[in-house]
Parts: sequence; structure tokens; C-alpha cells
Amino acid sequence: MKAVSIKNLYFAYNEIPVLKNCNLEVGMGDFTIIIGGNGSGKSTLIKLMLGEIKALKGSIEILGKRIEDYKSFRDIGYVPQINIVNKIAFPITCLELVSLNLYEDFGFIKIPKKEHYKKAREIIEKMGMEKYINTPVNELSGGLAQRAMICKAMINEPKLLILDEPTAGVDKDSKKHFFETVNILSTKFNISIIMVTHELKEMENLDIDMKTYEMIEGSLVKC
Ligand SMILES: Nc1ncnc2c1ncn2[C@@H]1O[C@H](COP(=O)(O)OP(=O)(O)OP(=O)(O)O)[C@@H](O)[C@H]1O
Repeated sequence: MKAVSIKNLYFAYNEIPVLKNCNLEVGMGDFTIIIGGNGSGKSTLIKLMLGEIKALKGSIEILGKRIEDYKSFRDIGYVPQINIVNKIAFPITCLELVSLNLYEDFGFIKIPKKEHYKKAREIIEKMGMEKYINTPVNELSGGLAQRAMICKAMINEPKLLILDEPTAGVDKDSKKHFFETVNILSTKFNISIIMVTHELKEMENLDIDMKTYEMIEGSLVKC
């Protein structure tokens, strides 16, 4: 089974094509990087993979299932761009943020219970974030806030993790640590990773076995 199989994808906004004949295959446990210029369609591709928008032509299969058939996206973890994290204006703690992703288990009253906090605590500890468990996320540095977002994505034990420019605006050392953390998820936990990034230079010095594609004129081209 492939983690992701995208075939001949076509998508346009208001009849202006963004993705044209876009193809991608990601094996289980692969670390895939997508680069590309501003406005080349990387975020659009991610939105299609998360089922937020629908392709006009072509197909997307994730973990052997057509995207249209997904009712729950628990198997697919998502880490958004850092500026989305910064927009968390209310003082939600790391523990609260991470437990939020268990909302499908919350029951009739949609608030986390003891067992949800327990699971969140375990993930936070596993990711070496225990020191910040009760820290409001909007008080964390960029790198730590993104690690908190990874904890949130990881709590449902996804088999695929999609990251959209997760380290923009993060300092150099935190970036390195962040990429190494993501690499461990791929190598030790066999989680397939798709990461959109502009930071290829920073990644090239790290010991990461990755496949890189560039979005060019609406298609992914292997680098
Ligand atoms: N909701 C929308 N309605 C109309 N056009 C859009 C919409 N979202 C994106 N676009 C356009 O589609 C193109 C692709 O945008 P997209 O955000 O996917 O690119 P990107 O590669 O992620 O860019 P960046 O690196 O700047 O984040 C751009 O020309 C953008 O202006």
C-alpha cells in the first residue's frame, strides 16, 4: 500500500488552473519534501489531500482509500504554517491544545476528560515537551509551538503527517531540531511525511533520507 497516490490531478480557482496533471507517489515511511515558488500551488495540493477542496480532475488515494471516502481524517495528521499557530489568541495550554485533537472521543459534551489529558500528557512527554505542558502555546517560541503542533497531530497516531511550511520564521537551531524530530517520526515510527518547505538548504546538512519534488507549472517534478 502507498501512503499517497495522486494521479493526473487538476485544480483551478475561478477557472485559473493551479494544478495541472500533478502526480505524486509516497511510500509508507517515506520523507517527502515539496518545494516551489510562491503561488505555485503547494498549499492547494495540501488542501486537496486534506479533503478541504475537491479536485476537478484526477484522483487522490491516501493509505489505499480514495479521499472522497474519508469520513474521519484521524489517520492523517496536519501541522499548519507557523503564522496560523501565532493566531491562537486565547491562552490555551500545550496540554489543552494537544488533547483537542481527540474531540471525536469526547462524547456528548465536547470537552476533554481525564483519559484524554492522560493520552495528551504521554505524547507531550514522548516529544520531550513536558517542561511546557502547562505553558500557553502563544507564549512558546516558534520552534516549540511547532513541536506542540506536532504533538497535537500525533495524538491520533496518524500514518501520514502533512506539514505546510512548518518552520517559517523559526530560529536556525530550532529549525534543525524540528527537522530532526520529524525525521525520527519517519525512520523510527514509519510515519510517512510530506513537508512543504522553503528551507531545503538547512535540511541538506542533516542526515535525512528524503525525496524532493518541485512544484513547477502545476506539476511535481522530482529533483
Ligand atoms: N481561495 C483562493 N481563491 C483564488 N485563488 C487562490 C486561492 N487560494 C490560492 N489561490 C491562488 O492559487 C495559486 C496557488 O496558491 P497556493 O497558496 O496553493 O500556492 P503556494 O505554492 O502554497 O504559495 P506560497 O509558497 O506563497 O504559500 C496562487 O496564484 C494563489 O493566488
